[in-house]
Amino acid sequence: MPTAKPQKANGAGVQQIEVGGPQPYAVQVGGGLLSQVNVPEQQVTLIHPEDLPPEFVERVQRQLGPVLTLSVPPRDECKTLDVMAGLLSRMAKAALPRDSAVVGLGGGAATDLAGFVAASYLRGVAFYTMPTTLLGMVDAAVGGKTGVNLPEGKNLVGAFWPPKAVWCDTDTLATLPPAVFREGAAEAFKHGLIADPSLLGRVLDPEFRPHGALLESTLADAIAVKAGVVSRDLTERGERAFLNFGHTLAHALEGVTGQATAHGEAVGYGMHYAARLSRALGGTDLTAHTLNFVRWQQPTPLPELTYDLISPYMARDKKADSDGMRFVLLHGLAQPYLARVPEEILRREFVGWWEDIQGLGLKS
Ligand SMILES: NC(=O)c1ccc[n+]([C@@H]2O[C@H](COP(=O)([O-])OP(=O)(O)OC[C@H]3O[C@@H](n4cnc5c(N)ncnc54)[C@H](O)[C@@H]3O)[C@@H](O)[C@H]2O)c1
Ligand SMILES: O=C(O)C(=O)C[C@@H](O)[C@H](O)[C@H](O)COP(=O)(O)O
Ligand SMILES: [Zn+2]
Repeated sequence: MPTAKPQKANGAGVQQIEVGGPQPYAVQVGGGLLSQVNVPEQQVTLIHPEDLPPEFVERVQRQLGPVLTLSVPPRDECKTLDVMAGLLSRMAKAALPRDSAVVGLGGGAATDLAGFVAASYLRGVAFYTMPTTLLGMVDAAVGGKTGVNLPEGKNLVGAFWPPKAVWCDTDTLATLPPAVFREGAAEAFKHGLIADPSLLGRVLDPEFRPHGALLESTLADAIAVKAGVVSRDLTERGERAFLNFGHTLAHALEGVTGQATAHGEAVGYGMHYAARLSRALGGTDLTAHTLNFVRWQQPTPLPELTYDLISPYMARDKKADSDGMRFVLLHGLAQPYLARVPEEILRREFVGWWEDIQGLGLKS
């Protein structure tokens, strides 16, 4: 799969990755960026999670001037239609016009919600993202998939609504709990498996950490994978589906646990299932890579699960069509494809996956 390589934008160590497509924009990666952000719109709604370190919010407020600042519950608690309705009412009461903008500041949950608010308010206003988690930087804040969850499953309502610019201030990663940083590593590792195998070792390297020697170059290369894919296929008519590697089981795990499983941990678990399915269908055996990732990530252990409990959630995956479920699999490293998998293989590999995960002896 071809990837776009980032370019250095300036001498201050800020890297810039260009995203193409119908509305091109840039992703900037570097330290101190929250103190440099700027948007042309006069009126702005700033949406952030309530548990975000307040200095990030203050930095953006100082930069943008008076803004309508709206805080939302942490993690996926904010990705509901109820929370969204509350935000839209606040914006309508403030009579924000169509030429205003919405800024999403925080992790992927907050930027997914903010983007869907931007896509919906007055049928669409400008949107900007300022991700403050690893996952947000390498994945969620780029590419314009926005949305919220339903009780029936993950991201079941949403819109493609790309941001006009993305600022990844790498200084913000310093306050991230290490476990949340490792959640985000799952999506960077995924980019390694589907497109850029050079990422696999780098993502697990001890220098890939806040302020680490490998942080910014690895971030930029992981973002470049996503930028390349969404530049060519914004609305998932084709290759964008490959970004969903590991997600059929991941979203089912999140759904069946009522969103108690963090997305990045669910993706770690889900990639191992997808690697097992890939091997079962004749692909190169990549399960040592994926199991090693889960061991490294040390996710929260899962509750007792069975295939019958999980499969209704997998059936609601957005890659399913009228002929049934489809999975992103790998012929080998950087060779993703979309396939239907016979039910008996799904069931058998689920049992093997569960045994592999139990064998790790994860501690809660
Ligand atoms: N739109 C997309 O393409 C896309 C891609 C991947 C994931 N997602 C979505 O992203 C969400 C997961 O995002 P996430 O992993 O960023 O988790 P998250 O948004 O749930 O954030 C995790 C926690 O960290 C806090 N936090 C954020 N930045 C912080 C910082 N710098 N310091 C301290 N705490 C901080 C958050 O407030 C939250 O409580 C899921 O809802 C997932 O579905 C979307
Ligand atoms: O950007 C994409 O496309 C992705 O699939 C990236 C995923 O990491 C992300 O979790 C996305 O939100 C999943 O999308 P969905 O369409 O399966 O809900
Ligand atoms: Zn994801």
